[in-house]
Amino acid sequence: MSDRRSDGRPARESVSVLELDDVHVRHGGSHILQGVSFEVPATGVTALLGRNGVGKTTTLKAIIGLAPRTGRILLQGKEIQSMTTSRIVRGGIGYVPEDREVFGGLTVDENLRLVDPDQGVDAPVVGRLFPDLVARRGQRAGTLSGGQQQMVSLARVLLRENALLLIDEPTKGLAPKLVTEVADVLAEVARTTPVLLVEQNLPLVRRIADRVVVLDAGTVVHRGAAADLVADADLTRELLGVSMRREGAA
Ligand SMILES: Nc1ncnc2c1ncn2[C@@H]1O[C@H](COP(=O)(O)OP(=O)(O)OP(=O)(O)O)[C@@H](O)[C@H]1O
Repeated sequence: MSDRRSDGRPARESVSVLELDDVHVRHGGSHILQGVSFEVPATGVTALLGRNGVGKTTTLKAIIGLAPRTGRILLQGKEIQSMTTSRIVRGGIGYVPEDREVFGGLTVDENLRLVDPDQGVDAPVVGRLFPDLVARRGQRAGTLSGGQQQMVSLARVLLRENALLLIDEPTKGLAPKLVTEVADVLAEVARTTPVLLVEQNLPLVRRIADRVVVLDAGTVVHRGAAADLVADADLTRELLGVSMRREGAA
C-alpha cells in the first residue's frame, strides 16, 4: 500500500468525518470485504476506486447499514456499525445509490416531498443546483432521462443536512454532456459537504476528487492524492486496469 502525495506529507490532511476500521462483509459463502480500513476527511471529495467487483458498492452499503458488516465504522467519532440504516441516515449520512431509486410513477415534486413535505422542489437548494427540476416539477420521474433522474436522486439527499454523502457511480450510463452537468453539481455540493464517491470516470475523478482510496479483492491497496494517481499512467493501469488516454472527458 502507498500513501503518495507530491509534497511527501501523508495523505491525511484534515480531521476525518468517517473512519472504517477492519470492516468485513460476508454474503453467504463469499467474503467480500476482507478488512477494509480508511478515513474520509471532513472536506472535499474522496473517490473510492477499483476494478469491477472489488467491493466498492458493498463498502458504501456497509457504511449505510445495507450490508451485514463487522468491524468498526465511526461517523464524526461515533460508532455506527450496529445502527439501522434509518438511524444512520438521521445521524447525517446521505446515500445516492447506483440505481437512483426514484419513484417513476410520482412527479419530480412528489419525489422530493417524500423527504421534505413542506418544500419539495421549492427548497432553495433545488432552485440553486437543479433549475431543470424546478421546470419539470410536474413531470413523472419515470419519464425523465437517466441524467435527470440522477439529479432527482441527488436533490433528494440534499434536502437534508448531511455530515457526509455517499454517492455511487452517479455518471454511469450518462451522455458526456450530462456527465459534465453531474460533475458540476458534485463539485458545488462538495464545497460544503464531504463526499465519498464511487466513480469509474477517471477524468471526472481528476477534476473533482481530492484524494483516492483504491480497493482490490475486498481490501485497500492504495490511498493518496487523486492528482498523483491520475497523473501516473503505470499506477492507474496497475490498480484500475485502465489507461487515461482511453477515457472520455468529464
Ligand atoms: N448480496 C450479495 N450476495 C452475494 N454476493 C454479492 C452481493 N452483493 C455483492 N456481491 C458480490 O460482491 C462482490 C463485490 O460487489 P460490489 O458490487 O461491491 O463491487 P463493485 O466494486 O461495486 O463493482 P462494480 O464496479 O461492478 O459495481 C462481487 O463479486 C459481487 O458479485
